[in-house]
Parts: sequence; C-alpha cells; structure tokens
Amino acid sequence: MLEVCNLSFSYGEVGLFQNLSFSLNSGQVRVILGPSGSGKTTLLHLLAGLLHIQQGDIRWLGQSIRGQNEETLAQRRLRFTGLVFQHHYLQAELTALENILVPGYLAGAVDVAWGRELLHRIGLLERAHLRPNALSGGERQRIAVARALYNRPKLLLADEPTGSLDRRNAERIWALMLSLAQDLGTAVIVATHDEHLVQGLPELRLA
Ligand SMILES: Nc1ncnc2c1ncn2[C@@H]1O[C@H](COP(=O)(O)OP(=O)(O)OP(=O)(O)O)[C@@H](O)[C@H]1O
Repeated sequence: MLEVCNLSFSYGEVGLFQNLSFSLNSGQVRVILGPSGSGKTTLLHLLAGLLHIQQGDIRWLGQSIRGQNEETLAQRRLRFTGLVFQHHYLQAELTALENILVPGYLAGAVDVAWGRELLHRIGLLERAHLRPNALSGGERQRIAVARALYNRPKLLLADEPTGSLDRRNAERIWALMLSLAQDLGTAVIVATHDEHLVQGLPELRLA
C-alpha cells in the first residue's frame, strides 16, 4: 500500500535522514519518533507528496509519486491521504458539518449522510451547525480528524495531532483517530513527541 525505498533528504548541507526504507499495509500504524529537528515533519510532507523527492522513492498503491506532475499528484493525494496537523486548520466561516464535507467537494463527491455519520462517530452530531469558534480545542481537532478521513483515504498522516491538547483530550483524540482509521482500513503514520501516548505501537525513530 505504501512503500518507502532508500529515501534520503537534506536541506543544503544538512542531511536529515539517509536510505530510509519501510512499507505499510492497510490498517497498519507506524509512529515516527525523534528529537526536535530530526525531520519528522519533513518525512510526513514527503510521504504526502508535498515535497520534492531528492533521493529514493515513495510508492502509493505500487505506483511511484516521484516526478509526477502536480495536478495528477494532487488528485491522487485527495483519495490516498488524509492529513491532520497540530493546528486544526478548519475553515472559520464553515460549520462543523461543512468542514467535514470539504474533501468531498474537492474530490467531486459529496455525501452529506456520510459527513453526519462521521460527526456521530466523533460524538459531535448535535454540534453539526456550529462554526469552529463555538467549539472547544478538542472538538475542533475531532472535526479535523473526521475531515481527514472523509474520503476514506488509504493513509492518514498526522503531525503532532494532539500537541496542543491537554492529556485527557489528547488521549481521547488519539483513541478516536485509531479506531476510526481501523474501521475504514486506513493505515496511520503519526509523528509525535508524546512517547507515553504511543507506547507499544510500532515505531520508526529518526536520529
Ligand atoms: N524549508 C526549510 N529550509 C531549510 N531547513 C529547513 C526547512 N524546513 C525545515 N528545515 C530544517 O530541517 C530540520 C528538520 O525539520 P522538521 O520540521 O522536519 O523536524 P521535526 O523533527 O518535525 O521537528 P519538531 O519536532 O521540532 O517539529 C530542522 O532543523 C529545520 O530547521
């Protein structure tokens, strides 16, 4: 499903990682750990096809993303990946439900019933009509997770998804993200500093 082959990346003279290889099947989880500046965000951006591959290759469903034109890649990305960041990046002028539907609009397939089902699964159906500024930080992040999974992506990429939340909310979002992804057969790659939260999960450690 995802294959990473001999991936190396540097910013100028500064090498971040070298000859990184791993693969992931549907529904598998991998945690990227490493100190600040080790390249966790950079690796996630490469996996999402948002950064130019310098050396090595990344394959989505057996097909390389290296050197693909931006338009084709953007279309593939919409279906293949969902992204969650530390900040929710919800659209302030849209309601909770409308925010969840955004990936559907972009992919040309909006299913309001599925959006409401996702809202139900994250426990926020009764807040469907509210805008982000009327929601708590944890609620906004739950919506960001649902939005990322709307197109039933093969791979969910999450960069410090619980980094701005308190412990209780962090644990809740974490459990929710994994169980929703598992239900959809979506593989998950999470970069985090929070080793407590991810104990026991398969990891990839950057130096
Ligand atoms: N566009 C860029 N140009 C030059 N250097 C960059 C650029 N983006 C990031 N870097 C550097 O690359 C290194 C890795 O950055 P990255 O954000 O991938 O690390 P990280 O492991 O996610 O860090 P953190 O845990 O602090 O978020 C850092 O030293 C950073 O300053």
